[in-house]
Amino acid sequence: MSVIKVNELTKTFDKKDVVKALNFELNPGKCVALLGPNGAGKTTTLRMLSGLLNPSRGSVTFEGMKENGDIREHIGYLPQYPVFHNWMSGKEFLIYVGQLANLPKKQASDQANSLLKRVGIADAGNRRIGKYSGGMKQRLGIAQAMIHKPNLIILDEPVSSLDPIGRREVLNLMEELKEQTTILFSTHILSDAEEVSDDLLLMHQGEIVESGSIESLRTKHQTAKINLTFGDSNDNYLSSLKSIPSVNESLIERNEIQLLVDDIDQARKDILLKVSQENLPLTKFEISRTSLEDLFMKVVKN
Ligand SMILES: Nc1ncnc2c1ncn2[C@@H]1O[C@H](COP(=O)(O)OP(=O)(O)OP(=O)(O)O)[C@@H](O)[C@H]1O
Repeated sequence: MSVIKVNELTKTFDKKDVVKALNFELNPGKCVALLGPNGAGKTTTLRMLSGLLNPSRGSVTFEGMKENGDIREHIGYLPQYPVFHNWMSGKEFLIYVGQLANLPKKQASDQANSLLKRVGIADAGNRRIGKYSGGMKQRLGIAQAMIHKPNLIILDEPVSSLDPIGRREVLNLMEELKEQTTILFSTHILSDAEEVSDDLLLMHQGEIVESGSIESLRTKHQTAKINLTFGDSNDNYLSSLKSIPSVNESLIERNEIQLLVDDIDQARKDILLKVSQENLPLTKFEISRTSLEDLFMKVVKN
């Protein structure tokens, strides 16, 4: 049984579909990254899932949701740019948010204390939010998303505005929380997605172009790759190497020529023959495999 089911979810702004007929389900207890470059449509998607933006078409349903029920009861949401009342203490803020979510004051207060502990800022609970670091504010933001014990928490770019220390704090917290709840978070940084998520939804120009577990995507997209560099400009040699029949694809990335091949032995022979016949000034020859980063870069460049 899935926690959430998205069916043909579409958003049109100014006659342009910025989110295009998405279909996916999230399974309980998973941490899922919605990964895509700027402008891919991540925030628009998450806002529709959170009930903050009406879809132009399609639907979002939660397990156990009554017909015409309010999806906000089932999810907790941390926006990309959360706004806090800096004059409040962290604890006061959580009690206030709890009461907005219809919790009685005593229950809101108990829940605030337990969440402050859970996100690791119990010592700062009575301090004004204005004095919190970026990482502490994000942790408070995650606590507020969990105040009504939702089935799913949705975090929009939870680490992108943080310095390395804050980033580490929040990624560690997400690692802990994913043991207890389902998490969907957006990011444009592949390594953050790889670090904490089980599954990936790769989004580009309003569409989910790849999805699955990190491991399955890694395996599915792994092909042999030969990386080459030359003494002077790599550009001068690309067209010559492209013409080798055993080379499927070629590109220049991170200051090296990368050739994607199926038959590594044949390609090695062909390339070295060409280098020798044309006396090309080869300085590096390395056999490797494509990574998720290669997949991400390929999708993003199209
Ligand atoms: N209210 C709006 N009116 C018109 N266009 C919008 C609106 N909100 C978003 N867009 C457009 O929709 C597209 C997707 O934007 P969205 O913010 O969802 O992308 P994103 O993947 O979250 O990007 P980022 O990582 O930069 O936040 C963009 O082209 C954006 O300009």
